[in-house]
Amino acid sequence: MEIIHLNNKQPDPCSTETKPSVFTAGFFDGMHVGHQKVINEAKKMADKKGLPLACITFFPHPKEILKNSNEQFQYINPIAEKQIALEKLGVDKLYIVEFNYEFASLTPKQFVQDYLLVLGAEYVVAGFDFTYGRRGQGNMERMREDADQKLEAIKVERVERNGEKVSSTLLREMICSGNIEKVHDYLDQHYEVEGEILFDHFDTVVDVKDHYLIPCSGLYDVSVSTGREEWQQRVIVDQERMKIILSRDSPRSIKHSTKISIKWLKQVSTEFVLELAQSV
Ligand SMILES: Cc1cc2nc3c(=O)[nH]c(=O)nc-3n(C[C@H](O)[C@H](O)[C@H](O)COP(=O)(O)O)c2cc1C
Ligand SMILES: Nc1ncnc2c1ncn2[C@@H]1O[C@H](COP(=O)(O)OP(=O)(O)OP(=O)(O)O)[C@@H](O)[C@H]1O
Repeated sequence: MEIIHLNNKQPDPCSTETKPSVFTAGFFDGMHVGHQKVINEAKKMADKKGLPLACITFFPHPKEILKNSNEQFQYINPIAEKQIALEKLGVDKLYIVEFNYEFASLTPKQFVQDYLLVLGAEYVVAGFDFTYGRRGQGNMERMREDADQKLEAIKVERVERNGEKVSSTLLREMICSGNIEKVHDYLDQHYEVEGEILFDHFDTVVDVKDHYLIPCSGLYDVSVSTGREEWQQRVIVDQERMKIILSRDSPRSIKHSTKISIKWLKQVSTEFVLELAQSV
């Protein structure tokens, strides 16, 4: 998959690089079953029309730029994870637009004309609630008109679980509240984070990479993988000290700096006693 960063410059209408394509659009944090449906539908359309599949996404998240509080925006996954997931789902070309005030102030029509059409979009497949342009005023109903009928806008119906829309916002709430068992149904896989082992006094601690979300403090059953070995064990999450502590009886292959991934299986308790960390 080719990755193109569009930072502070609009795509060049004279570029010979752009090909007629099927596009999909959105932020796609967490790549939940709603996102997967959108990209699968876009891929089907691309195959049917014999066109490449492109995706236009943004970074940072619009809410991080346009927020009016100092509270830090929490991502479910870093952008590298999103890239891997998009490639697996069949995206050929990924445009990452830097989301800043200037970009946010484009009118819906400017975005469609100066980005989507210039980049070669002939079909745009996005979710029923995809919005674009200043104050998020553009939507799938008006996209064809914004394009002067030069593209087709295909809306993907709402994907639900338990009667509610599957969304990144809902997933963030579930992960943060430790409701980790339920997450599988929304991601179609366990929530997974990557990190590195650090030996800190008596504790075996996981230093989780930036832009992952960590569940609330408590005891959890997880599956740990080094890539070569995978095993299940119990961990303590101590949000106050920003630590995930593994028991000492983890396999010997774990050394300081070993890179691991953790799949969150279930919350065992919201209570834990730090002194018991070694005996978890
Ligand atoms: C050109 C452009 C301008 C935007 N301007 C705003 C804005 O002024 N206010 C806002 O809340 N969101 C704005 N957005 C964000 C969109 O409403 C939406 O969140 C974003 O396109 C991601 O879509 P998704 O949330 O459906 O994934 C803008 C998006 C685009 C593409
Ligand atoms: N449940 C869903 N069903 C169908 N399409 C969806 C669903 N959730 C998101 N989409 C679509 O996926 C793309 C990316 O959406 P976005 O990143 O805003 O997801 P979200 O889960 O709604 O996020 P947030 O909760 O942060 O608003 C958009 O085209 C959006 O319309």
